[in-house]
Amino acid sequence: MIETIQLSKVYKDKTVVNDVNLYLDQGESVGLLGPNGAGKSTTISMISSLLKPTSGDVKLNGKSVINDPSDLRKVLGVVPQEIALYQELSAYENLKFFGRIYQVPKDQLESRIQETLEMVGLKDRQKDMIKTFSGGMKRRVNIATALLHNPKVLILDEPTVGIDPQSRNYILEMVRQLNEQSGTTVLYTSHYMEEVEQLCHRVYIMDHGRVIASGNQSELLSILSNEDTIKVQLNQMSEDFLQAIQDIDIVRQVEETGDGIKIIAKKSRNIISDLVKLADKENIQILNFQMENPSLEDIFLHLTGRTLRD
Ligand SMILES: Nc1ncnc2c1ncn2[C@@H]1O[C@H](COP(=O)(O)OP(=O)(O)OP(=O)(O)O)[C@@H](O)[C@H]1O
Repeated sequence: MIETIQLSKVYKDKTVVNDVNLYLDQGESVGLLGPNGAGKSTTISMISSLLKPTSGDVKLNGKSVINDPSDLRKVLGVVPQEIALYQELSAYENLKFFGRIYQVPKDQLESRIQETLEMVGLKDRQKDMIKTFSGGMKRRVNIATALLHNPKVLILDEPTVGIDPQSRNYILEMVRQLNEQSGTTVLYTSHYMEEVEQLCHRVYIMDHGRVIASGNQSELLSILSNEDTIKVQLNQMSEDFLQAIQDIDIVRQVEETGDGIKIIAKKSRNIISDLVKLADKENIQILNFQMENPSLEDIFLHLTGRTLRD
C-alpha cells in the first residue's frame, strides 16, 4: 500500500536517514523501532509528505507521492510527537477546527467529532479547555484529530512517551482495536520494545538512520537462535567480574541489570560453570540464574552493542 524506496535525508553533511526501504501492506500493524535520534521521526515526516527527502521515493499503491501528495493526505492520519492543540479552546472546538482543515465534509463533521471523542474516551470532557487536560489526555485529543477524516493508514510517532500509565494503556488498546477491528493500517514508532512486541505484526529496527533488521517477530528472534540469554542475579557486582565475563570466548554481550547481569552467549557450551568459577574468584554470590527466551531488545543489543535506551 505504502512503500519507501531508498529514502534518504541529508542535513548539511549529516545523513540522518540513509537508504530506507520499507513497506506497509493494507491492514498491517508495523513497528518502527529505534533509540532516540535513530531517524524515525524524519522517516515518517517524509512518508507523510511533511518533509522532502534528499533522495529516494515514497509510493502509495505504486504511484509516487513526493510531488503530489494529495491522494496520500486523503488516506493518511498522522499523530506527531508534539502536541499541536489550542490550549484555550475546548476539545470539541479543537476537533472542529482541525476537521475543517482536514476538509471533513460539513455534514459529517459533527458525527466524526463525536465518534473520535468516543474512540479516545474523552466524550464526557469535550467541553473542557485543553489547558485543563493531563498530558495523556492531550495526546488522546491529538490522536482524535488524526482520525477525524477516517484515515485508512495511521502513523503514530511515539504516542506514549511521557504520559501516565492509564492513558498509555488506553492508547495501546485503541490502536490495537483500530487495526484489528476497523482494518486501519498502522505504522507505530517507538523506543519501547514491549509496545512494539504487543502491537505489531512486523518490525523495522532503525539505528543511525539505517534499517538494520526487519521482519516479523519470529524472523527477528531467529537472529539469536544460536545464542542463549542468561539472566543472573548477584549479591554484588564488580568491574573485574564484569570484564572477566566479557572476556569469555563465547560471550557476545553483557548488560548490567538492576540486580545482576544479562548475558548473551553462543550456545556451543554451557556457560554456567565459567560463571560460577569467576564469581568464586571475585567473592560474588550467584543468587539465581535463569535462561530466557531472547526479546527484541536482545536483538537490538546484539546488532548494535547498545540498549535502546542508550
Ligand atoms: N532539521 C534538522 N536539522 C539537522 N539535524 C536534524 C534535523 N532534524 C533532525 N535532525 C537530526 O536527525 C537525527 C534523527 O532525528 P529523528 O528525530 O528523526 O530521530 P528519532 O529516531 O525520531 O528520535 P527521537 O525519538 O529522539 O525523535 C538526529 O540526530 C537529529 O538531531
